[in-house]
Amino acid sequence: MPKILVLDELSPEGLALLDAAEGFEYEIRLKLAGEELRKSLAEFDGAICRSGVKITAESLEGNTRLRCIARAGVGTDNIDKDAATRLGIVVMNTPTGNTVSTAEHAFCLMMALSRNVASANQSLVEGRWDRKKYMGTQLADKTVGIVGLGRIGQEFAKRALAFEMRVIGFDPFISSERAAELGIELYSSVKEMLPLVDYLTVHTPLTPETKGLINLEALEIIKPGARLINCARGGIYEEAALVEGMKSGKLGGVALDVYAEEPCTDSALFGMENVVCTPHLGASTEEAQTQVAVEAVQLVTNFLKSGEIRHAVNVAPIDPKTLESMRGYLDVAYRIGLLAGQLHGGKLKSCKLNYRGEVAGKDAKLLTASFCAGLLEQAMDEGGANIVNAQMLLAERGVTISSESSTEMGSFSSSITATLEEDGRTSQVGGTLFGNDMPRLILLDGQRLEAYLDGTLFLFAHNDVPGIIGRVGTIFGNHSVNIAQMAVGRSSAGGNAVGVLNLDGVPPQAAVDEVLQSPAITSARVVELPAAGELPTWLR
Ligand SMILES: NC(=O)C1=CN([C@@H]2O[C@H](COP(=O)(O)OP(=O)(O)OC[C@H]3O[C@@H](n4cnc5c(N)ncnc54)[C@H](O)[C@@H]3O)[C@@H](O)[C@H]2O)C=CC1
Ligand SMILES: O=C(O)C(=O)COP(=O)(O)O
Repeated sequence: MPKILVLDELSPEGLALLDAAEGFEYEIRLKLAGEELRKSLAEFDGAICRSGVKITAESLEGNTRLRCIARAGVGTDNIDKDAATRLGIVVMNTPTGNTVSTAEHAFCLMMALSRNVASANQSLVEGRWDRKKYMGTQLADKTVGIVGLGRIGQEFAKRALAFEMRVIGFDPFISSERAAELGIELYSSVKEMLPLVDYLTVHTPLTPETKGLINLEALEIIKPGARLINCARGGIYEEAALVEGMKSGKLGGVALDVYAEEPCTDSALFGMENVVCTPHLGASTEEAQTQVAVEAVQLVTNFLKSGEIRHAVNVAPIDPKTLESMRGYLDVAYRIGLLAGQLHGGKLKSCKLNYRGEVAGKDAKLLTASFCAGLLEQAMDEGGANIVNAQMLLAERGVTISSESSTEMGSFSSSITATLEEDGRTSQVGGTLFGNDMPRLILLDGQRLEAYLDGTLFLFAHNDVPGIIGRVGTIFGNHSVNIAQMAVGRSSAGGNAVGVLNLDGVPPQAAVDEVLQSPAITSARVVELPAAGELPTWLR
């Protein structure tokens, strides 16, 4: 029974859904880190987290069981996605569940800054009735700059416009037409906006581009008295620059919900006048938490049940219908990959896939990923390669993979051909699907044939001379290896030929050596494929 690990606090609705999920077990283990986290992750098939736990490369090291991680929230920066991808673990998030709550929190912080709510409250509870000191400013007619006009940025903009603010923004991935529709004046850089902003709010992930967006240099050009809000990720504003800006009076206020290191209970900003800080509460509303928890549970259970992939941040989505309609072809691609991997091992330089006929109308990326998973299977440890990690691993090994599709049919209604290049030598392997679930080998070393693409295959190249098949058959008979099926392909009568035997068992090396003693046989190989109908975990 698949097991799911809950690593951070989830809403009761999410846990109730886990309780009700049939065919799953789950456990809640909070505040895990280090070796304890690594060991725990290795005991489960799926994991659900928020921003609390840090799923580092070390915590995933050696993990051969975990198949997916769902983040009940947006930011997946607490998960080492490269490490997860390398291990074939799907990482998913719930992108919309906390959008409004986070936009509201950022807006709430902006309002708190405009009326000195935090400092005035502190002063009053300390016994002072100071009305003059906490004179505020109106939001109406002020300019707010929004960096990052995605889901949260746009919700923030709507609210700011309702408060009659001028909204300016920067996002390299939004068109000026879309920004205009939203009532936002789009700028081409943050730098251009800085002299204009009374308020600045960021709604981007932390990336090399956004890290340190506000630093000492930015403070030189920012409008004096500007108030800054960060409800996105710690580190987008340099804390030291914020402290400096508040001390010098260049900044009128700072509001933070997120910090470079979390939890953060000590900062030079804490306690400063006109600074308001919350402990990462943007998504902490009942509504948001219910939605993200329910969605995260669904993501994990659906993936483990049917292979459905939604909202993945490290692999293309796969819906159950697509998977169902492509399963047979994905199996062919995977088996062709397995065969190519065993024939070429680590010497492969490049591989070009050709999808022809009906299969050309299917998702080529997914087919290629399936082929790559097969190609790498032998090179990986147990459970190593799958559609999530295979292309990344091949790229790391310097193998170039490309594909082309043509809906024109050849001799078969569909075919998948891999042209493999190894040190200047190219060879071809091709397959097709009979019915819904009968993969067949139709091309080997450039020769047409038709053989089962399952179980133990004995492949041999030979000169097309009489007696070869009889001789090979006799040798296997002498070694008590039963031949289930036999196929041959040749370029022309008397020319180069290939033979494929489907065997009922793995032949002993002595039988292979004996076959190779025949002068007309130039090479011979045993290849092992899964039995007919046996699918890898990610295809079931
Ligand atoms: N404080 C909290 O509790 C929460 C924080 N967040 C954080 O808020 C951030 C935004 O979330 P969403 O709006 O849902 O994401 P989103 O993906 O919808 O929007 C992000 C936007 O940032 C833009 N962007 C990326 N690089 C940029 C750059 N260098 N300059 C300007 N724009 C850039 C993207 O084009 C995109 O439009 C995320 O980092 C997320 O982790 C999200 C939810 C809760
Ligand atoms: O969704 C996000 O990106 C958040 O930052 C929310 O974090 P949380 O789930 O409240 O720990």
